[in-house]
Amino acid sequence: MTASQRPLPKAELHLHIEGTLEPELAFELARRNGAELPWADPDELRAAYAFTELQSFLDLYYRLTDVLRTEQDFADLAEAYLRRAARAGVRHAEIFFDPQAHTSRGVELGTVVGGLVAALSESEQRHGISAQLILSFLRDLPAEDALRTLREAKPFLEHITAVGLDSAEVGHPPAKFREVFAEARALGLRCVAHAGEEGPPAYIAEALDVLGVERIDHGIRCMEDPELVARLVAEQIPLTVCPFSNVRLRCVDTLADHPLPAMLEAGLLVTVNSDDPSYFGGYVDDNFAGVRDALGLTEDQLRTLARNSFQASFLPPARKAELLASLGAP
Ligand SMILES: Nc1ncnc2[nH]cnc12
Ligand SMILES: [Zn+2]
Repeated sequence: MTASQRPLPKAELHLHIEGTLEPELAFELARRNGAELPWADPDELRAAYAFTELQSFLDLYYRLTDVLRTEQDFADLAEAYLRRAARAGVRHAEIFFDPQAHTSRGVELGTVVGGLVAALSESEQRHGISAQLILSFLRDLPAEDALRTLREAKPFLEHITAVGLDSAEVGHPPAKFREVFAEARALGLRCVAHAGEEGPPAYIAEALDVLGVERIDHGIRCMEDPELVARLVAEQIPLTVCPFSNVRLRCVDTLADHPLPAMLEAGLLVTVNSDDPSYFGGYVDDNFAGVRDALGLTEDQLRTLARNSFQASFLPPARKAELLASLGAP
């Protein structure tokens, strides 16, 4: 590989491990576990990936979690992602997982965390990727459920860096989870939340003010509120933007219409990520290539996105500096 073909070193900060389940692996796990799937084969499953909005995707995403049952399944899932991410130039990954999507099916939290940690603990050595876990709460379930999940996670906190908030956004404002996030912070966890994906800009401000999050996942709808943009710029709040996801879930009409260039122009601390790469047509390198081609981003702008990804990470200062240095001088 020549230097110009080599992908930029980058961190991926918005990636749901359940969203990396490729149809082929889903069928292999279904066979291994004797789980029934309503599609004949991986191609027929892939053909079902035509989403009308966030909920239509979530219905399929939760349906497919049924094939994930053992520690080995979660380890295989994470290992497949890390192998592919290494080819995408990912040097650090902060990975969401949705415990409630598994515990609600009778899979123990220890099984989920145990499998993920088995893969992640070998990741630096095998793939050159440092990796952390973000435990994400499902915002369309009651806050009491999230609180119970947080308390169940206490034996595993050494493996968990942060908590997040995902699933159906509209009608489930951040303030619903005020106590949960306060308790998570008291336990020493960092805090992030999806906001302003389908939901209004007000949810972004609420996630910052009520939940005290340090990063906003998606956040693209901030562009509807100039005062909010000015605040996000002044406070340099990172936004983990996912261009392919926004198009596939119809938050944005086409990649050429994506607000990413305007966000960069405004001085927002934006990063590019893949969200659920198996479902949305590509991994983080594909997202970088997509925005370069559809939006005409320059090499300098792509490098800024990569630099932002390290800057916005939860890495300790020494590793952050090492990865920033791998991108060369600004
Ligand atoms: N893009 C997304 N938005 C909300 N919840 C999710 N869970 C997985 N992907 C998601
Ligand atoms: Zn997401």
